[in-house]
Amino acid sequence: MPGEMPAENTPTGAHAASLDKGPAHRGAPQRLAQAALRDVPWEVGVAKPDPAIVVENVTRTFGGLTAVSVDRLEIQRGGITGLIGPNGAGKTTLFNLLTGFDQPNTGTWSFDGRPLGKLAPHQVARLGVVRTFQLTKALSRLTVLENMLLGAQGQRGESFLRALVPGTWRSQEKANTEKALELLRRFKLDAKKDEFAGTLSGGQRKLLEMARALMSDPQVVMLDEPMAGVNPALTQSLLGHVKDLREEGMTVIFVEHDMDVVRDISDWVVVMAAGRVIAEGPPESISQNQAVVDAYLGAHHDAPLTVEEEDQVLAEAERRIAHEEHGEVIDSDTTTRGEGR
Ligand SMILES: Nc1ncnc2c1ncn2[C@@H]1O[C@H](COP(=O)(O)OP(=O)(O)OP(=O)(O)O)[C@@H](O)[C@H]1O
Repeated sequence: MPGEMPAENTPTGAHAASLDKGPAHRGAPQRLAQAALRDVPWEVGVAKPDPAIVVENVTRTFGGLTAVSVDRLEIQRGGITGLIGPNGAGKTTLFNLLTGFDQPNTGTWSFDGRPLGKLAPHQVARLGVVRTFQLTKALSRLTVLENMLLGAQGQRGESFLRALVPGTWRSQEKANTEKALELLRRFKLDAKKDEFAGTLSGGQRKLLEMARALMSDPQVVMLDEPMAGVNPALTQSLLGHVKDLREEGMTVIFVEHDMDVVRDISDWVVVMAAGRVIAEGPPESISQNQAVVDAYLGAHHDAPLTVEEEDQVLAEAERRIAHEEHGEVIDSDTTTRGEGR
């Protein structure tokens, strides 16, 4: 397969050294996750020692475009997996599929051996797999606390039972509110609980997205660009929160464009391009892979954009807006694109 990594796994000293950073109590799960992956070959579709998620033969097309075509992908339990790739690589579509916000043309995927295909998002969430959502216009008009309560497990599908047992409903609501307030304290958003979410800064929105996802006590958390639009001061705090999720035993998959962030927090990196996984391996393996450099990193990945590149980014943004507007019309009964972006 093009872009496969060399089979021999040669972790570098730089990565090994990063294990020793931070307080001792933070090191253990990171060491565990990285030790578990140490002998895994850098090959696309490679089996993991203890996979939480297994994806097989998943394809999703939009008209003539193949957005996702993943033959096999295993996500190691308890680790932080970074999902990278150029715009339009299929990362968000894969997130949407895995969490029930979109349905594939073919394929299966499972969490802990349980098939998740055909389940609605709230059912997937109840089994322990959630994704974050960017604050949409509608959510911006709710308060921070209301946003949190929307993330609570079992918000949908139980209204009938609750209506029959009002006491249960009230105690559930009280428990959810307490949990929400506790999470808001942890993410330092408690002072903002009654403010409209739309008034939050970029970084605070990202904190809210993460906090909201935790309302359903997930075991697998998928973070869509957790650092996008965040100022440098808050980046470290957000990175700390992501590492804390692993600390608590969660499996984290995150989409991110900033390679420094990817290198800093990933135990394993999966690279997508044109819907396919073209490489996977520990962070230090990625920049050594010619297919990844060609498809994504390029020679000037971290350099400022040229005028031509800026034009391309602008054109891509316009194309996306057109898709979203189109998606709202044709997908009005689902949240496939509207909520996910
Ligand atoms: N609802 C939709 N209708 C039509 N095309 C879509 C839809 N959703 C995604 N696509 C297309 O599928 C491809 C994959 O898109 P996706 O958003 O998953 O990529 P991505 O890797 O997340 O990109 P980015 O990094 O820019 O967010 C793109 O070409 C996109 O335009």
